Amino acid sequence: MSSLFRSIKTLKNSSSTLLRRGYGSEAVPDRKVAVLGAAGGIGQPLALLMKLNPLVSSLSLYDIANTPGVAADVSHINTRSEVKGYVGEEELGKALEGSDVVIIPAGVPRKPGMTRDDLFNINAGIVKGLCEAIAKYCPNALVNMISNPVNSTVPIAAEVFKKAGTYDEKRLFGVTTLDVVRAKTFYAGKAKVPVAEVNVPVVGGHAGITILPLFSQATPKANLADEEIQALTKRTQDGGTEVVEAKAGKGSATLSMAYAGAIFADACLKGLNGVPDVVECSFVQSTVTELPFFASKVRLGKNGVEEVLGLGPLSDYEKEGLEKLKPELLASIEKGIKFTNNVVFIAANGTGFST
Ligand SMILES: NC(=O)C1=CN([C@@H]2O[C@H](COP(=O)(O)OP(=O)(O)OC[C@H]3O[C@@H](n4cnc5c(N)ncnc54)[C@H](O)[C@@H]3O)[C@@H](O)[C@H]2O)C=CC1
Ligand SMILES: O=C([O-])CC(=O)C(=O)O
Repeated sequence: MSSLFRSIKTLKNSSSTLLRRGYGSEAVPDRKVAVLGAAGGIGQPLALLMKLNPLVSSLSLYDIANTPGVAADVSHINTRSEVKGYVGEEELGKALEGSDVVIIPAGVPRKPGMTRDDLFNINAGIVKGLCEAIAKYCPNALVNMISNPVNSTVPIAAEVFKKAGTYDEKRLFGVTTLDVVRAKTFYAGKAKVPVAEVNVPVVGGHAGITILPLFSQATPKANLADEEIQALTKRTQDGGTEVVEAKAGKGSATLSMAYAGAIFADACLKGLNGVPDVVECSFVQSTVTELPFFASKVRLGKNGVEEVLGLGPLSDYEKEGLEKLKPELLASIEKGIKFTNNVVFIAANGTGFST
């Protein structure tokens, strides 16, 4: 209970810090945030955390089922935003209209033994449909893609927006914040440094070896042995699988993901509001490597991505990891692009044809 009171106190303190910085309720602009998949394992705690965010004035909760209950529940919390729930495709337009930030945790999660790519067949179609609606109803929103496989769903979104004529690479983000959250936690534990002070960039993508934490750049500095760095890297890469196995068939990370999603959405809102020097890692359109999309540090501003930051100096181990991840990441990106541009219909007799 006392930790709950501490959290509420922290929230109140952060609100008063905002006031001191001139982002108090009078100065804070109205911002609408929509969560698509809001009744799910991630969606519900994410809705709660966004309701606690003083930068949000309107919180729109959309799902194909169960959103009225989630919205009624969250709406009783005495914080700034007005909450509305929308259910079913016919209400998607209203849910999206006027949104500044759209967060997408819609789709199926993994079960033990599955890779994130095994989710492609179901989630690709879900994400495509939702992005078509975003292009129609809120083409200027910043899109925070959580649905897996992120390495493919972000390229799918980009292609949908290109087809609709609304694509702006500055406004599309794959949410890789959970990889950073994990890298920070695991590093702090091993290096015996206060976790709140830790910074670790995580680059590449969001699946297995495509997740590349740069522990050589971690701060505060610690003298960890090569084997310790390798073990930390592997644990960060397998963090999602660790949770999937522990949940034993009941889904994947939801609570830590909601926390990570809330941190990233908050950074997007701060950027939109003109707060300087907001930097987070994200999977975005990129020229940092030869791959068209890549996760790295990104400076956020009034239009979304203000600057994609370079990788900085890498250790030999990280350089090797970077080269190893490229073929897998490229294949996942191309799979997403092909899906959007060449939809394959499977007939009842199992034969396929494409458009
Ligand atoms: N980027 C990341 O770091 C992470 C991504 N994920 C991914 O997030 C996704 C969601 O995970 P969970 O919340 O655990 O799953 P869940 O199954 O608990 O919730 C998904 C929700 O999406 C809804 N949904 C399905 N189709 C929809 C549509 N067309 N429009 C709107 N909503 C729709 C479902 O009704 C459900 O409420 C999964 O794909 C999972 O792999 C999970 C953890 C971390
Ligand atoms: O592992 C999964 O399937 C969910 C996920 O992306 C994560 O927890 O990083």
